[in-house]
Amino acid sequence: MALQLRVYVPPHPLIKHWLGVARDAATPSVLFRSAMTELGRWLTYEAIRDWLPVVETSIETPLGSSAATFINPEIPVAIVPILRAGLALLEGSQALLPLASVYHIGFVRNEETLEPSCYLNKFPESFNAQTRILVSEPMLATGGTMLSAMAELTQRGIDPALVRIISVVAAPQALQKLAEAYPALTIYTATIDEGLNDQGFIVPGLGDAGDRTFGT
Ligand SMILES: O=P(O)(O)OC[C@H]1O[C@H](OP(=O)(O)OP(=O)(O)O)[C@H](O)[C@@H]1O
Ligand SMILES: O=c1cc[nH]c(=O)[nH]1
Ligand SMILES: [Mg+2]
Repeated sequence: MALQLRVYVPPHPLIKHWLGVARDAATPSVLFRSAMTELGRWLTYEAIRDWLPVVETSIETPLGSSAATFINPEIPVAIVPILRAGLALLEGSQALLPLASVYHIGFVRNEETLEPSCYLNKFPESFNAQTRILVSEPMLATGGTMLSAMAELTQRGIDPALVRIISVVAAPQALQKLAEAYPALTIYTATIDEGLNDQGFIVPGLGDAGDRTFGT
């Protein structure tokens, strides 16, 4: 059977609540950051359910033996925030994955062509092929940034099937491109919006996630 991109919009009241706060144009930066941290936490909680590697063992309770399941410390887990806006979800993700390595990558879109360019890449030359990667990219607009980040990951040995993307607002254009290029991917997003305006912004979206996070 051919692989097909999986996109989940978790029906969680806290995700809906913090999405509403983040979307509201009247929300100031300080509250926008809190909303993004909370979205990072709950989207990560949903995304790692069937992804975080575990190991089965047994332990002794004060009363006897019991089977036990622990997080497998031997399989590397990493978070990849796409700067700048991806940093806004990081604190929430790290609260649930305190031992994960964090590999930063920075992209900026050209405002006219909408082409992304990479200005920072802290990836190692190659990743252990078993590495689980949680990508933090709040805005999937044209999808150009996410496609470029995936190319950087896969050329260093990452299996797209082991990648989970957390996003706040996804546009159909980005999902279409990702489905064609990386059908094994899985995405968790707070919403799928209508589309893009002439400037490449998601509508209704939440505006410029990087600017709203950092007050620029
Ligand atoms: O899907 P795309 O069309 O590529 O757009 C999505 C990207 O655009 C924004 O980055 P921006 O260039 O505004 O940089 P910033 O995060 O530093 O604000 C956003 O944070 C995403 O990374
Ligand atoms: O709507 C959009 C599109 C790209 N990047 C953003 O921050 N917002
Ligand atoms: Mg921006």
